[in-house]
Amino acid sequence: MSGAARDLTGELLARLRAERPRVHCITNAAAVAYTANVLLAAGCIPSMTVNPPEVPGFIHGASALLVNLGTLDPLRAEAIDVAIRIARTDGKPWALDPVFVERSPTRLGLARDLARRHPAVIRANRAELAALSGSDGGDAAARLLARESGAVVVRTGEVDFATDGTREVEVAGGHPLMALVTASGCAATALMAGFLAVETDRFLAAAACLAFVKAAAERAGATARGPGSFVPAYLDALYALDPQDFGDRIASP
Ligand SMILES: Nc1ncnc2c1ncn2[C@@H]1O[C@H](COP(=O)(O)OP(=O)(O)O)[C@@H](O)[C@H]1O
Ligand SMILES: Cc1ncsc1CCOP(=O)(O)O
Ligand SMILES: [Mg+2]
Repeated sequence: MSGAARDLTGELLARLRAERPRVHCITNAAAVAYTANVLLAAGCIPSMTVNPPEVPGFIHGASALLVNLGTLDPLRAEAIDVAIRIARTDGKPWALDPVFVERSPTRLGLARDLARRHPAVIRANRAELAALSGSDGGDAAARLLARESGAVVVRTGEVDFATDGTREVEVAGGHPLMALVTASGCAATALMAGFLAVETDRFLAAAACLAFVKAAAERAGATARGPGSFVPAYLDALYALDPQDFGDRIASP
């Protein structure tokens, strides 16, 4: 499994760099520029418009959509509704990042509604997954949410976990400095939307993206002196990594 998945990570990365999918991101104010830079470094094209009347045009020409709830406001809430409607009509994959749902009942309610609108992937940290699933956020909860929503559910952390309700992978490695850079998770979910644009098997797309992010973070962490120098090193690693650098980091749990 791990060897095949590693080969696929390289293949999907090559596809990403060749096809340069545009990922339309409706994301939070803290994440906009970093997310755009991560997408560009990896080989995608970002667009970040949240003005509702412009959103349909941006989605029509895009390859995938990111919906991130980090700084929800009325404008973004409307943009998200419009964007998901158009993405579903156009048959484009979209990824949900339910940032801080554990801190706001309003946001949790919205995230649960959105989870029923067929996201291809839901990517969350453990606290967010726990809130969304009303449980401890463990593997069983991820599996159940994947079966209920039809999404691939990804829980990130020191070790990442992904499941489509049947298949499961763990991805280890990366670097703890990831957790000290705001929008690390937001940008990873955006990148996952990019992988969804080049691979129809959403589980394999998610697993490949996790392996790529862990490998790039590990390389960046080897030279970084703290969060400040980690960021440019991480962008450089996303830009420069080759398939032989991935290692066997994808494993069955
Ligand atoms: N302790 C850690 N060691 C290695 N990688 C980590 C660690 N914590 C988080 N990451 C990585 O940082 C990214 C963001 O994950 P996480 O912190 O769980 O999400 P969020 O930023 O949304 O809270 C993921 O790619 C994850 O693998
Ligand atoms: C700090 C902050 N506040 C609202 S959204 C946000 C960014 C969260 O980024 P991430 O979930 O990737 O850590
Ligand atoms: Mg997050």
